[in-house]
Amino acid sequence: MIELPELFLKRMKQLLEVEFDPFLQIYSKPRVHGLRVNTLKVTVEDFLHFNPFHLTPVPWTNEGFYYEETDQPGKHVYHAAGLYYIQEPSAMAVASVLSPIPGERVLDLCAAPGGKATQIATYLQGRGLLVANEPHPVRVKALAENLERFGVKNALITNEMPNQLAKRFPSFFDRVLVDAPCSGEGMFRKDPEACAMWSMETIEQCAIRQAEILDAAAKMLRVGGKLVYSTCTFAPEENEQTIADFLERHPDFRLLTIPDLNGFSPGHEEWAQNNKFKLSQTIRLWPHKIRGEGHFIALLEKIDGEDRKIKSVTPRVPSDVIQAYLSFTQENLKEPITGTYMLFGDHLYLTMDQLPDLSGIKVIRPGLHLGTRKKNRFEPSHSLALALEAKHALRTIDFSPDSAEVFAYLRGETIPRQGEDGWTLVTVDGFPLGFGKQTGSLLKNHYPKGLRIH
Ligand SMILES: C[S@@+](CC[C@H](N)C(=O)[O-])C[C@H]1O[C@@H](n2cnc3c(N)ncnc32)[C@H](O)[C@@H]1O
Repeated sequence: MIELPELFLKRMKQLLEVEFDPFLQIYSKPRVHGLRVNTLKVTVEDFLHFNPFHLTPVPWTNEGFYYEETDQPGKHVYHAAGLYYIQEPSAMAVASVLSPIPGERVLDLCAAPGGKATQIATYLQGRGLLVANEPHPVRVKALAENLERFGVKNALITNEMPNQLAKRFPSFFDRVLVDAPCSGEGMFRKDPEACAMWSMETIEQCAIRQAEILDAAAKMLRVGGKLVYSTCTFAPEENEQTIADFLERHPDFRLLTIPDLNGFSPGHEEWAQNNKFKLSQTIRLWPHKIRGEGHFIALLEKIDGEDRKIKSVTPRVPSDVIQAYLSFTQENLKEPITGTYMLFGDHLYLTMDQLPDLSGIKVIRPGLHLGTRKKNRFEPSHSLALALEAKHALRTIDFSPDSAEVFAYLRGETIPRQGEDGWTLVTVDGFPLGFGKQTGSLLKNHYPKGLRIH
């Protein structure tokens, strides 16, 4: 059993009373593991047909499944092809509660490494806009990598503090998710570091930061829009109290009841001081009651405020760059991906129509990275490969998941083979893994260096 902080145990005993013993017992049991199917690439039904793992459904998320530890889906080549995201099962409930619909504008304000952002993207099905923000400069890279692996075409990835974003996106979003940085008490079985870092000071500092993030989030939501707040901690100061204090500061918001998606427990009104709100409408997922590590979720609606129309900006891209991309598509694709383009340096992106002026905002990716303008040619990006379907490419080479060639490709090796010269989409069981470029009897490897396996 992991060694838990004494004060943490004392607090949990006071809070949980008769439930403390069953709660404590979870720490002598192994944690549960989950994966979520990427429905941008495959239906759940098809995936269940061909996947090699031992899966059982997560009750609150249709695309979510428990797997057995020995399955190791993170090491399978289907992971590199973006067919699923490895995610702690109770964390899957958050985007299920947010439940965005195709065409909406959604903000994920604390998004790295992208568990919930990739889930939101699957619900949007390529329509509307996802702004995935992460202020941490290293963590935002993992976020970009995961959205790329998932083949997401409609995400703007930013690296900003929430109050900076709020200046550009007032009353802009239909839905906002604040999956807040927290003391991580629900992570103790998964991440012993979270346990070692635990202290009352952390809880207090987190609560202050959560209030700041929520205040910025509130500004960015349109009237009638929905805000979801979540944490993976048990501390009431970061959960019920955070929401009670937020509602006190924001009479323009009200709590909504979260439908009982199987195994959810109500939040505790008595755990917030000076509370006059119906906090039992919030939910808790307890690790001793469900198969998951634990979460808190609140669903709020903005009921009053100013409606602001933001002028969208249409980016200008030199016609020779677009021409270079279109020539590439004619030579290599059956169905090009086209739309509104944006150029960042020599990088061409497919962006979204509804974006405001982003000058001054740290943008990591303004949309789908299509590729790079080079002298007299266009080099497609890895993101484009993963956003394509095999049927879109003129030339493909398909490997089976356990073939020697697929691992040679993932190691970055050149593959000897005959084929027509040109950009070739490398697939596993028909799902894109990346590009190769056929020249003579060799397929030159374009799998990104940073992703290669050793
Ligand atoms: C619980 S994690 C998010 C997990 C993510 N939503 C997912 O599902 O993969 C919280 C994130 O908030 C980020 N963060 C820290 N301070 C922040 C702030 N002031 N505003 C927004 N995000 C912040 C952290 O770096 C961290 O990546």
